[in-house]
Amino acid sequence: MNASQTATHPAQTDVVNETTDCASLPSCAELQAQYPLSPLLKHQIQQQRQTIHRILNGDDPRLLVVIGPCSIHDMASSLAYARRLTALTSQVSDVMYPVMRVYIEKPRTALGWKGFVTNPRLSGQDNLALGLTLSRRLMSEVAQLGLPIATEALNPLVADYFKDLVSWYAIGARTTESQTHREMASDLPGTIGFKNGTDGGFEVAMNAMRAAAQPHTILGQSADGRLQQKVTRGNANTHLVLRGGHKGPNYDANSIQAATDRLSHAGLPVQLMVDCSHANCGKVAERQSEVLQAVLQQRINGAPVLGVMLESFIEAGRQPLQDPSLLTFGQSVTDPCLSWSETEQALISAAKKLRASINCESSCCYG
Ligand SMILES: O=C[C@H](O)[C@H](O)COP(=O)(O)O
Ligand SMILES: C=C(OP(=O)(O)O)C(=O)O
Repeated sequence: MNASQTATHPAQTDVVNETTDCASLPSCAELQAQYPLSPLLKHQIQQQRQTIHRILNGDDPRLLVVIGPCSIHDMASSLAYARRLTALTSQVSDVMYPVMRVYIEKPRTALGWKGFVTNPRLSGQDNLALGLTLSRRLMSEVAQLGLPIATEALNPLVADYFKDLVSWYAIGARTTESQTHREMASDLPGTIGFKNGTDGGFEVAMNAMRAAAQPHTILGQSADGRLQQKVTRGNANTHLVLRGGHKGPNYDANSIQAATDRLSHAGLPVQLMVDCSHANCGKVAERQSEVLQAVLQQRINGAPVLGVMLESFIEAGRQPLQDPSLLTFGQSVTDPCLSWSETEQALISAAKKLRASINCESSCCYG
């Protein structure tokens, strides 16, 4: 049964809400043994995390670009996308640092497909064991292509299975206010972007950054799946992500200035990412290119924009979730995405603009 699509209404007298269906899952250690990372890959991921950290600290001037499908729904299209992104990266890597969105869990506003980890076959049957296994295999293969990986950390137990593979995490708009997610963030490696809340307000994300920077005592699991009390180290490598909200976009100069002032006043890292998708494009995928252009201009004018996020896949738009054999290859089953050709155009023209601004700066200084 697909739990995400079936509402059950216990009888009024049913005071014990008992779980009806349980299945054992492989532990993190078991899946890591099945898809282990070579020393070379471990080193690569460590380097990728450090590069993102240098971008966050202003020691690497490139633009961080978190880009990829809204959600992963099969291995083949995700890897086909990853191969294209690897090739495109080599054309823009002097001014940008692309990190692929490998989003295997989806937070839902109410109900819907919860992602590849929960329902990897897009069927009526949830299957976490298969979803976790395929997701780890996919992330390992993406890493082997040389791409850094970004994901949304949604379920803390799920995050543990992929902790050695991910370089950049989002805590999403729907969970940035949650104590559990802030505690989880304090235990994650790499850099974490906290999205503003769905209402567009960024105070909750700033509170999250403060909370994640500190150690917390949390309920966690060991590599072999035993419950543990853990004390996290705290992660201060965090930044705000502006993704717009119910009242509209928040990538305009006034919103970015307001966020910058608030971060500075709060003594938090004055660096932000703009998510060109979601409420910043009104879920009209092709508007992401306009948002990107506007944000780049602000960065060139001096706004502290360390990075951007784009939702992109092979085919444009989105399609309803249906019988997997009827799905268009490489088209989103969640939010609409830029097509591959729109993606290439957007990144190549952004790279030109960034290069031109650098050349202009150096000729102003030395010319
Ligand atoms: O990024 C994807 C969606 O915006 C997010 O998962 C919420 O989706 P929903 O509003 O369709 O449930
Ligand atoms: C769900 C996402 O974003 P948000 O949390 O901003 O809605 C996403 O980036 O896939």
